[in-house]
Amino acid sequence: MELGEPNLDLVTTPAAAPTSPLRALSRRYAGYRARLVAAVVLSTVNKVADVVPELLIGAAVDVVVRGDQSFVADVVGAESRYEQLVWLAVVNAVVWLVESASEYLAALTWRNLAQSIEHDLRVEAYSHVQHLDVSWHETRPAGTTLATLNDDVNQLERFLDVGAPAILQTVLNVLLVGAVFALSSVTLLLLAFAPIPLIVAGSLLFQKRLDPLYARVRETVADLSGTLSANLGGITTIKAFTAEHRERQRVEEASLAYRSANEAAIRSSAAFVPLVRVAILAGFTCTLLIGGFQVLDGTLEVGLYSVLVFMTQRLLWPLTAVAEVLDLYQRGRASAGRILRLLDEPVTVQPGEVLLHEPAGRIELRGVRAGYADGPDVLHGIDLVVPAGQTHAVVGPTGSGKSTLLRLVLRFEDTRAGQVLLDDTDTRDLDWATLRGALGYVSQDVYLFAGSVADNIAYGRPDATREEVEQAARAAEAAAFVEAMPQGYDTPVGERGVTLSGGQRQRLALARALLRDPAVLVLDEATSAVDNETEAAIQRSLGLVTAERTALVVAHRLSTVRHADRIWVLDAGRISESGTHDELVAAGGAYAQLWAVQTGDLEVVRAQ
Ligand SMILES: Nc1ncnc2c1ncn2[C@@H]1O[C@H](COP(=O)(O)OP(=O)(O)OP(=O)(O)O)[C@@H](O)[C@H]1O
Repeated sequence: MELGEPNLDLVTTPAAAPTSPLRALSRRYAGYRARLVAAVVLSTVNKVADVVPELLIGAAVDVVVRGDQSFVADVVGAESRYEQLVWLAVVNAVVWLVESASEYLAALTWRNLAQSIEHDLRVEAYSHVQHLDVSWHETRPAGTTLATLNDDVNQLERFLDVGAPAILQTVLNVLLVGAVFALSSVTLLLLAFAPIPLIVAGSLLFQKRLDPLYARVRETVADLSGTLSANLGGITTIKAFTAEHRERQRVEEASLAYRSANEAAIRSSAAFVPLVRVAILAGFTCTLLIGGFQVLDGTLEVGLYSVLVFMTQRLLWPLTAVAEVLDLYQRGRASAGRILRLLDEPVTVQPGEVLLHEPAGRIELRGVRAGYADGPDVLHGIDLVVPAGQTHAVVGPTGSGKSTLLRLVLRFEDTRAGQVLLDDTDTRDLDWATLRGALGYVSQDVYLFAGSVADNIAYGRPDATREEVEQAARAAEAAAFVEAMPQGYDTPVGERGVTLSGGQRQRLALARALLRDPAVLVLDEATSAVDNETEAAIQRSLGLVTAERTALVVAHRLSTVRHADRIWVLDAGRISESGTHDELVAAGGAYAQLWAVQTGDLEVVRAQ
């Protein structure tokens, strides 16, 4: 049982049932069939070479006991016992060489096959996940997707690397040893094979018994890692409320639950091998006794008898691993199912094919209705036009639908009704490069990748020169604080990099958006991230950077957008009013009230 392993069986849906996921996967990766066949052939050669030395033991006994009547004498025509034994030694050396070489090559082929499929699968699954809708990502915990991309892909690799060869070896073993027995003595064949159905049935039964115990282990480990990651994420809250002791207890409880679930599983699984041992001993004793009697009665050759006694062990011992192999198989199957389901997740927001050459940047929303999943409408019939080159702002109380409106323009989401147009073309008809290339987006929570400041600014245009990066930083009012950093533009930021304030991050994001020189700047201003200095900086840079492009700005601080060409006021998903700042203040509506609140003009607030 691996730590952090999710409960795979619980998530197996009936949808995956009709075809085996492993078969579906092998169809998907048909290109690897030749390598799979090579691996199977090598394993088969290896197994045959593995069985031969035991036959040689029998042949050696036969040589010693029967001399010129022996099997070897028949085959090579040598009468002297010494000569026959030398022959056997030579054959033995060749077989050992073949066995070692085939073992090495088989391991190499299985492992490389497993690694290649693991790599392809991970990259393919990640690539698909990247294309899935934004709303898909928002409604599914990132941890679950990560578990599929990581644990499930690894699990499948383990199955290919360890499980599949083990299954093959067990089957080959039974067949080869069975053939030797069948050719020697049918009675002994039946006796030696008698424990096999028992062992297999016992393994299946054990598996069934162990399943809920392992499920419990997986549940408790999921609880434990959930608690740990939540606590690490909320460490400042834990400290602020001196909840360390309480949280330690919670972790201790989760850890104890994991320990006792594991103990229950171990108690049962540890009993398995001794039980199989009893079955093996029964089979072995039968071959030993009855075979010995047959030799004494003269119905079985001594050489063959010694081979069969050895072979009974070889036949039965690998079966102790049946439960383990079955477990690997089941896990591999469940993981394959999860990966395939991820790969089958539909991408509903698909790009169009229209390419626009240098779009002017006119944005229009025409009768737009929108909402999330099965929820009610969040926007109810929005009509809004931003002529090319103008700066428009969207304001309104929290939850009124401002961010949703921007998401529609960016096509993170599609409308339920109505259209979003860029330069008179429905955005659904546009190619991603045209649409997203025309839009420079600065989101509320800026994500900085691990890398230097310059790398982060150049994220959308990795070919940009240092001069262009610096120019974008100047336009976004980021140059001053970047230059003050220890290594300037080469200072590492993002994960494990220097920590930046919310306002600084926003300005880097603005520089990043500007470097692409988009026709439209889409800015989702973050309330928390904007301090006074940033506000002033954004105001200055907005004036500068929006001079020659369209800008659509969601603003929480009205002062940021008071110079906008038009301000749209959203209220519960509807546009309640629109106009310039002065017009709206003069109109004395919702905007005027918001303005009064933000500027502290209490007389106006009280009057309303
Ligand atoms: N991903 C989502 N899934 C479901 N509902 C959502 C999602 N995002 C927003 N909503 C809902 O849509 C409504 C509008 O949210 P939106 O974020 O557009 O408002 P907003 O005006 O930008 O708010 P704020 O000023 O607080 O950022 C809210 O009721 C919100 O709960």
